[in-house]
This record gives sequence, structure tokens and C-alpha cells, in this order.
Amino acid sequence: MPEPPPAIEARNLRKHYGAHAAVQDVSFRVEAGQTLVLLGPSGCGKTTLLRMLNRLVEPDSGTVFINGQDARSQPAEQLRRGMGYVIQQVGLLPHYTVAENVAVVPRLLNHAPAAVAARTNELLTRLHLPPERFAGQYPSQLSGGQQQRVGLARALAADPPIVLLDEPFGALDPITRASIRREFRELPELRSKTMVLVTHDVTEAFELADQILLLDAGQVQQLGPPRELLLRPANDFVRRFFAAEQLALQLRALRLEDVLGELPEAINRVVTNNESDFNTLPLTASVQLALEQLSHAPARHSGEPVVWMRVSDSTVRPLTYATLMAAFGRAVRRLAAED
Ligand SMILES: Nc1ncnc2c1ncn2[C@@H]1O[C@H](COP(=O)(O)OP(=O)(O)OP(=O)(O)O)[C@@H](O)[C@H]1O
Repeated sequence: MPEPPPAIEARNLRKHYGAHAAVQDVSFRVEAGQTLVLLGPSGCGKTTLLRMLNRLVEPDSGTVFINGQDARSQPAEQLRRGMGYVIQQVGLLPHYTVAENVAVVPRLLNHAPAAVAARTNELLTRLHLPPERFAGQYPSQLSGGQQQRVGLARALAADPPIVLLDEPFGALDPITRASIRREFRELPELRSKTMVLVTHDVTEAFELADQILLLDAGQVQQLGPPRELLLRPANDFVRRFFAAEQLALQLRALRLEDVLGELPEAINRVVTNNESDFNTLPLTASVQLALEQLSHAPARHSGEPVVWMRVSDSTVRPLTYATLMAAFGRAVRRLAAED
């Protein structure tokens, strides 16, 4: 059986504005259900690249394939109706109510009115905008965060398999931004979607990406999973881009299973299934989470706080600040040296 084509493939895309090369020979693939984050400094070409995927910008050369089909093989409007598109400015229609804004694309696609109404209510409820309060309101009556959610509901209304997002949380303050991002990540609606998301926020990129494409001056600097860019930067630009937040990102990116082999021999404890004494962490927990737990953990006999890591069904192993941080340092060096 031949492999299915990627949901999105960009091949050798280029775009010039006059003499300025906004995007230079960029290629990538996004497999179905995966999230690609386009990351880079202001003006590096992220938005131009994203807009080439739904043909709001036509490339000078190169090709976009959607499910193996050249994006130019259908009219641009039809292509766009099959893709959700969320932008920072939200772009809600001011004279339409919230419900009417959400229903724009399903109506264009001639979905049955009852189905459109049911879908609108479902999405507003999921996005914490109770329809009985919000459906009849106008965009000007909503806060920025609420408008952003309506924009997301609108992009998802026709259940498109692909969603493009351009700085979708960009206009929000940091606290609202973090909480909407959390909701967004947990939305069952988005689990199976193929997404391409533009941001210049490194933490956001690490939270949401399966793959990151880091751009500078229209050129790909590195493409890969977040931890690969962090631990094995391809060049100085990549290294410098993450330098300021390197430690925080490493603590989130490394899991206890990465540091397990670096821990000193310790006495494992046997636990029974019904023993609830131990606040245990799975091996998939991040080092960051273990440190957070340690900060709340009671001191043991030695006087040091201890948390427990589950190494098998019946055994747990102690972690202290000292053993965890020493093992973390060794694991970072080991992973950075691996090919
Ligand atoms: N319509 C246009 N006409 C002329 N130049 C443009 C146009 N659109 C973008 N550019 C230029 O192309 C370059 C890339 O712009 P783009 O908006 O893709 O960058 P970006 O990485 O998304 O930036 P930001 O993070 O600031 O939104 C910039 O130098 C920009 O000035």
C-alpha cells in the first residue's frame, strides 16, 4: 500500500516583494493530525508563508500540495472553505451577531440551518461562551479574549481538517493568553486537526508544536521537533534564538525517562496498588513538573524533600533536588551529543 500523502506539503516556495525576498526556497511537510509552528523574528516571512497555504498570497515559484493535490487545482475560494483560518485581528463581522459570525462558512457551504444552529451552540459551549448569553451579542460587546474564541469557533464551524492560525493569541495579555492556550490545547475538537500556527513566542511554540520551522529573513534555519532545535541547534541563529529561555525550555522538554539512566543507584521502594502514601510521577512527566512537586513535598527523614517516580507497576524511586538536577545536567549533555 502506498503511503498516504501528507496533509500539507510545501515545495520550494519563494515570494519576492519588489527586490525584497520575503520567503526563499522553503519546503516542509505536515502529516495529518500534526501541528507545525512557524517561528521567527518579526518580518522573517511567517505570515507570507502561511498565506501561501490558502492562496491569500500566490508564490512566485514552488507548489503547495493539500492531501497530495496541487492547491491551484481548485478555485482559491473553494480551497479556503476547506481550511479554517484564524488571525490575530480576529476579523469578526461587526454587524453580525456572534452566532451569525460563527455560521458564515457552514452557510456558504449550504449546510442545513438546523445543523448549523446545533453546531454553533456546541462550539460556543465548548469555548466557554454560553450561547444563551453570547449567541445574540455583537463583537463590540465582547472582550478581546471572547472575540478571539469566537474567531476560533468560526474557523472550526465547518469542521475543516486543516486549520491555519496566525498569531491567534497575539492580541491578549499574558495571563489570558496562557489560559486560552491551555483551553485550546485541550479542545477535543482540535485533537485530530492538521494545524499550521504562526507565532514569535518561543514558549507558545514549544507548548503547541509537533514540529517547529524556524525562519530568519525568509530562509529556513531549522525544521524539526522542538527538543531537537533546543538540544541540537543547526546553527548560531537557532542557538541564539532560544538562548534567553534555554533552561526553562529544557526543563519542560526533558522527561523523567530521559534522566532515569543518569540518576545514582537508589533504593527503589516496593508499593502495593492500594498504597496512596506516595505522590508519584510517571516517567513521562517533565523535569519541570517534578521540580514543582518537590517545592510542595514534605521533607523526609534525611531532611530533604523527596518525590517519587514510578519505575514499574510495583516500584517507585526517590528524587531529591540534588539528584534530579545533577541527572538533568548530565542528560542535557548526553542528548546534545547524540546524533
Ligand atoms: N504585501 C506586501 N508588500 C510588500 N512587502 C510585504 C508585503 N507583505 C509582507 N511584506 C514584507 O515581507 C516580509 C515578511 O513579512 P511577513 O508579514 O511574512 O513577516 P512575519 O514574519 O509574519 O512578521 P510579523 O511577525 O511581524 O508579523 C517583511 O519584510 C514585510 O515587510
